[in-house]
Amino acid sequence: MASFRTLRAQYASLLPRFNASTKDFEVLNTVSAGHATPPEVLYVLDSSFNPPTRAHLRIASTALLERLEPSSRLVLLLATQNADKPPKPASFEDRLAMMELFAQDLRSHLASMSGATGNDAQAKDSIPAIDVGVTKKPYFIDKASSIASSGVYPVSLEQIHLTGFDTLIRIFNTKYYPPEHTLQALAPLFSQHRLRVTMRTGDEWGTQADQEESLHRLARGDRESEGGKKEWAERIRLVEGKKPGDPPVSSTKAREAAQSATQDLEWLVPENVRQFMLSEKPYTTDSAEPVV
Ligand SMILES: Nc1ncnc2c1ncn2[C@@H]1O[C@H](COP(=O)(O)OP(=O)(O)OP(=O)(O)O)[C@@H](O)[C@H]1O
Ligand SMILES: NC(=O)c1ccc[n+]([C@@H]2O[C@H](COP(=O)(O)O)[C@@H](O)[C@H]2O)c1
Repeated sequence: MASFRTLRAQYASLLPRFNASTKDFEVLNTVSAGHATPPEVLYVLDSSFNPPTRAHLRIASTALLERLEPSSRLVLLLATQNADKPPKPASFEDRLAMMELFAQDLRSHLASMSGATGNDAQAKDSIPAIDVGVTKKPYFIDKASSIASSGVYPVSLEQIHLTGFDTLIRIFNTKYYPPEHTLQALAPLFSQHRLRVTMRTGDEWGTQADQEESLHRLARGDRESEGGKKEWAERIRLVEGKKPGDPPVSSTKAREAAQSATQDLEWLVPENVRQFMLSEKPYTTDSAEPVV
C-alpha cells in the first residue's frame, strides 16, 4: 500500500487537472482485486467524506451485501461543491486519500462478511470494485446525469444512490430547484435511477415511524401539488440504520474526536481511516489547509 503521503500527493496532482477540465465527473482511481468487471448496477455514495465514517461503511456495505457480485460497482463520490455547507477542513486531497483507505476498509469488511478471506483469490474477485470519483455538481439530479453522460460506465446503467434520511428530505425540498421551485426537476432522476435511504433516527429527523410516514405521504400523492409524483415512492427504499441504543455516528463527531478524544475514533471511523487521521492529523489547526 502506498504511504499516506504518497497517496495524498497522488490526489493533490490529480485534482487540479479535474478542476481545470470541462468534466463534471471523473473517476480518479479504482480499488479492486485486479481487473474490474463491467458493472450492471452502480451504487453511488455521495458525501463530503470529511472524514468517511463507520456510518458510511454501514450504508455501503449493507447495500453491497444484498447483491455481492463482481458486476456490482460502487463509486465513492466526493462533491467538491456542496449545496449548503461552506468548505472546511480537511483539504480535498486528504479526503480523497481517506476515501481510498475507506474503500480498502470496505472491501476487507465485505470479504470478512462473505467469508472471502485468506488466499481464496476467486472469492476475493467476487468483491465489487470501488471507484474513487469526484464531481463538481452539488445536486443529485446533476450528479446522476454527469455520471451517466461521462462515458465511464455502460450507457443506461441504473444508479442506486445511497443516502441518509436527512439527505432525502433535502432532495425533496423545492428551494433547490429554481426558477419554478417544483419537484418536477426530479423526474429524470426517478425515470432511470433509485434511492436507497438509510434512516437516521435519534436526532432531529424523528422516529422510524415518522421517516416511514414521509415516504407514505409521497406514495399517497400528498406531494403532487409540489410536482412530486407518487410513483417515485416505488424507486425509493428506506432501510434501517443504527440499532436503537447505538451511539449516532457522524463526520462532525469524528472531526471533534480527532481534536479532543482520539480513542473515540475507533468506533467512529474504519481502521485505515483512523490510522490516517492519527498519522496525518487532517483536522488539527496547523495542518488544515484552506480549501477552494
Ligand atoms: N449516521 C448516519 N445515518 C444515516 N445516514 C448517514 C449517517 N451518516 C451519514 N449519512 C448519510 O451519508 C451521506 C453523506 O453524509 P455526510 O458526508 O453529509 O455525513 P455527515 O456525517 O452527515 O457529515 P457532517 O457531520 O459533516 O454534516 C448523506 O446522505 C447522509 O445522510
Ligand atoms: N437537492 C439536492 O440534490 C441536494 C440538497 C442538499 C444537499 N445535497 C447534497 O447532498 C450531499 C450531502 O450533503 P451534506 O454533506 O450537506 O450532508 C452533498 O453532496 C450536497 O451537495 C443535494
